[in-house]
This record gives sequence, C-alpha cells and structure tokens, in this order.
Amino acid sequence: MIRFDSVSKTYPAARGATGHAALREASLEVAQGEVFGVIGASGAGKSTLIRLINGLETPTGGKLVVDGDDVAALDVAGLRALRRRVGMIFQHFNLLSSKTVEQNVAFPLKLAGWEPARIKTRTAELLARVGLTDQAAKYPAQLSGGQKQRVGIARALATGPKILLCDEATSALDPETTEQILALISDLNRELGLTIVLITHEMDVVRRVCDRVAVLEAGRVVEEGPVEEVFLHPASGTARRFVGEAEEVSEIALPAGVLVRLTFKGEATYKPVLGAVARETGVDYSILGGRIHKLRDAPYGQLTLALTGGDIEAAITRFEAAGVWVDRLEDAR
Ligand SMILES: Nc1ncnc2c1ncn2[C@@H]1O[C@H](COP(=O)(O)OP(=O)(O)OP(=O)(O)O)[C@@H](O)[C@H]1O
Repeated sequence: MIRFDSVSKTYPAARGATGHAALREASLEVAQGEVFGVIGASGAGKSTLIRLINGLETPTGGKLVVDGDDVAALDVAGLRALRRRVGMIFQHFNLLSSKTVEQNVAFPLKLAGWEPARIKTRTAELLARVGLTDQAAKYPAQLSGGQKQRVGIARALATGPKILLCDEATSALDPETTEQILALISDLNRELGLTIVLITHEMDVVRRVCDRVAVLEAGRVVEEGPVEEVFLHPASGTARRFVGEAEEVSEIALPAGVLVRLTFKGEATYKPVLGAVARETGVDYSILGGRIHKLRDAPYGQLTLALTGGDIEAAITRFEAAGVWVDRLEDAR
C-alpha cells in the first residue's frame, strides 16, 4: 500500500550552505489495513516522512509508491487525486476558525466539487460517526481539544480516503482524551479498513494502537517490526530510550553481574518463577527496573535484573524453560 524504497529527502540549503538531509535512504512498507507507527526524537524526520506520503514534500532520492502511484512522477492532477485518497490529521487540528464544525467538515467536499445536497448528507453522516452531531453549528473556539480533533478526523475522512495520516494527533490532548481519540482511530481502522500511518514521540500511543512500528534516528530507519517485537526487545538506542529502558539501566550505579531483561507474557506472567530459579541455581538478583503494561489488550511484564553468583547460565536456561524471554543487556551498560 505504501512503499519507501531508499527514500531520501534533503531540504534546499540557505545560500552557500549544504542542504539538510531530513531523511536518508529510508526503506519501509506499510501493508493495506494496518496501523503503522513511526517514532523518533524531535528532528528525526517523522514529519518529513509523513508529508512525503501525501505529496506535501517530494523525495530527492529513492522511490516512494503510495496506493499504486509513484509519488514523484505525479502531475498536479495526479497529486490532487492522491490527496483525496490520503486524509491527514494534525497535532493542532488546523481547523478553519471562522467556519462552523459542519462547514469545516464540508470544506474538502466543496473543494472536490460535490453537490450541496450530497455534501449535507455526507457531513451529517461523518459528524454522527465521530459523535459530534449536536455540535455542528458551533465554531472551533467553542470546542474542547478532543472535540476539535474529532472534527479534524471527520474532515480527513470526508472524501473517503484509503489512508489516514496522523501527525502527532494526540500530543496536545490530556491522557483521557488521548485514550478516546486513539479508540476512535482504532475503530475506524477496523470498520473502514483504513490504512493508518501515525507519527508520535510517545511510545504509549504506539503500544495502544499500532500493529507495526518504525524507529527513526537522524533520518534513518534504525528498526522496524511488529510493535510487540520492538517494544519488548528494542535493539536500537532510540527504541530503548522510548520504552524507558535506557533510563532504567543508566541512571543507577550498576552492580556487578550479568545484566538481563526478563519478559513475561501469557502464562509466564503468573508463575512465581524468580524465587524458584534463585533457590535452585544459587543465583542472586538485584532488580534494576520493571514494568507491567498491556500491548493492545495483552498484558506483559518486564524486569531488568543484575544476576550475580551461582550458576547464571543454568538460571537463564531455567527462565527460558518456564516461558520467560531472556535478553542479555551487556551492551546497554
Ligand atoms: N522545510 C524545511 N526546510 C529545511 N529544513 C527542514 C524543513 N522541514 C524540516 N526540516 C529539517 O529536517 C529535519 C527533520 O525535520 P522533521 O520535522 O521531519 O522532524 P520530526 O521528527 O518531525 O521533528 P518534530 O518531532 O520536532 O516535529 C529537522 O532538522 C528540520 O529542521
């Protein structure tokens, strides 16, 4: 559905300076109907990546195919048609303040030349879907942040796009509202079969709604995979920082020993395995960090430990036999 093949984007430089490479030979694929997250620190190139998908920026290298179109080869009419198939929502909503909720949602339909009667029906349908029927005559300034984002979503969906791009869509919202907007995005993905690409600097957002995730570091894709894989076994420094592990192990004076991360999922979450392994193998442990969370609806637990004394290899084998995933974190030191 979306394929980045060694895509680069270098912004033109101010006179005399060299251009700024915001994206460097990035390759990734987003399948139809999936929710794909892109995380990275500020300046990593997330906005550039998402803006390439709807043709707001053009690649300076590589090939980008969106819904069958080579984006760089599209003429103006082709780009316009692409943008009707790719909706977008924004961190600060980008609503027209002088227009009502209803007029904001109707706007892209007017641009697309729809008949007034059809626009009215479609707008009413969209407002009902996002739960804003009774707010239709209000102006954006009279709405809460969550309501504004619902208007943004209704507007983005107006022309029936196949792809929805979310640019930090929940970053300006409080946690409860974030939860509601993410639930709406998930529902739309399921109901409409929408392909969703969302960029965020919050791993929590990725954990709640995404199927797969790519990690951007200084314009490069340094990690890509199913959310569960990247979340539970982060390989890059950036991914580790995002899941909070880097702080866990770097902010404390590390004891001697073998540093491991244990991941408990499913049945293993409920077994009293730590004490049993310590007793059986004579291995002692210091707990350096831990968390219990859900990935979508599945609970999991992670513990970062320093193992000392006894038979450490036997302890690791024993953990694995009990269904606990063990990662050695030597390189995290
Ligand atoms: N139009 C532009 N002209 C020149 N440089 C740009 C332009 N847009 C972005 N950049 C630069 O490209 C790099 C990547 O920017 P981008 O906005 O894609 O990153 P980001 O990961 O979305 O960051 P943030 O989370 O802060 O929005 C940054 O160094 C930025 O300054």
